[in-house]
Amino acid sequence: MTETTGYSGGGFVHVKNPHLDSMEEDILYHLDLGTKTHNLPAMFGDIKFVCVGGSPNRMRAFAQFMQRELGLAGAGEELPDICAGSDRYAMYRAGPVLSISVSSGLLSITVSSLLISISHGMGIPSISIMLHELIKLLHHAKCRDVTIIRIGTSGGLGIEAGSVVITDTAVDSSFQPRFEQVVLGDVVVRSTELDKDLAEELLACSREIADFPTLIGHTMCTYDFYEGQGRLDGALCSFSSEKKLEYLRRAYDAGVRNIEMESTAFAALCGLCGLKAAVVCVALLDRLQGDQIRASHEVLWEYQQRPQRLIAAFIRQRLGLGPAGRSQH
Ligand SMILES: O=P(O)(O)O[C@@H]1C[C@H](O)[C@@H](CO)O1
Ligand SMILES: O=c1cc[nH]c(=O)[nH]1
Repeated sequence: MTETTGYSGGGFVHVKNPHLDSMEEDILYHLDLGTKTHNLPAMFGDIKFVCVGGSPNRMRAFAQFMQRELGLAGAGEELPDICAGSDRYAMYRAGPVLSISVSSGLLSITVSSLLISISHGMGIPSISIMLHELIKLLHHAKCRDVTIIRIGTSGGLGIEAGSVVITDTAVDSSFQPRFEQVVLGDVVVRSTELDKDLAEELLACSREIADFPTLIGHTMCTYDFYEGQGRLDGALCSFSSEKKLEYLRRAYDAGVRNIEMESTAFAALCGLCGLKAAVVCVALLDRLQGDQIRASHEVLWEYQQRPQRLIAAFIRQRLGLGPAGRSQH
């Protein structure tokens, strides 16, 4: 059975589950949030950007970085983890953004949140659980026109370490644009197309940041970091160095420019639920040159900031704030 993407009108998030309507309460267990315990529309209804990435520290740092970049109140202060009651995922909010409008002589002040930053752990099962609950959260909160971006790390293929890859299509380990989910024992095949216009918009923003290369390419998503990505340095390895390079070169020839572990599930789930989605990952090394990640912690930290800087430029542009450093902070 094949399912295709579901962008549709209204800009709302589409959950495709008829059972949800008859549930009295929806407990988002791994986020420690729920429809009876929390006022989700009040907490999240204004969210326009959701950024996800593997590690809680990176996602906290990203939310703090965005507070500074967007000149938001509370920049520099500690941010509370909205999911602190669960130690599975961490969620941070950048905001509040205050907007003032006058309509029919009435002054109205709106306080909105704008952006949330959430960690998803490593691999498809982990991001998949987080996305089910996050997508339901956005649905219950009645969010509209949400853009969701995975900002991550990856192994590059034939590209310089530190390059940033914007994914056009996420492919599986046979280089196919599909995500296979087993449902009641049957394999359901889902499309992994990402939003092409969003990818181009991000690439255009990257021209503002000249100090690292950014490119568009396919991203290969695997179920494992070692054997699954053709590494010779795992606890198990049954193939030769020649076989590994032959596989990686085939991937390169199929258009793959980086390898990570979440993009197919991310693209499939977001696409089916009507979310405009992008994947932006920095390459920590060139896998045609080796397997071990040898860069220092300082270099790796700076690499991890590259997708964040690109997303900051993108959000600033979407908000009409102009390039960093030129707005009134
Ligand atoms: O977003 P991150 O950097 O956590 O994603 C990549 C893919 C795997 O989850 C992990 C492997 O090191 O890094
Ligand atoms: O090689 C790499 C580096 C980061 N993440 C991956 O999945 N693979």
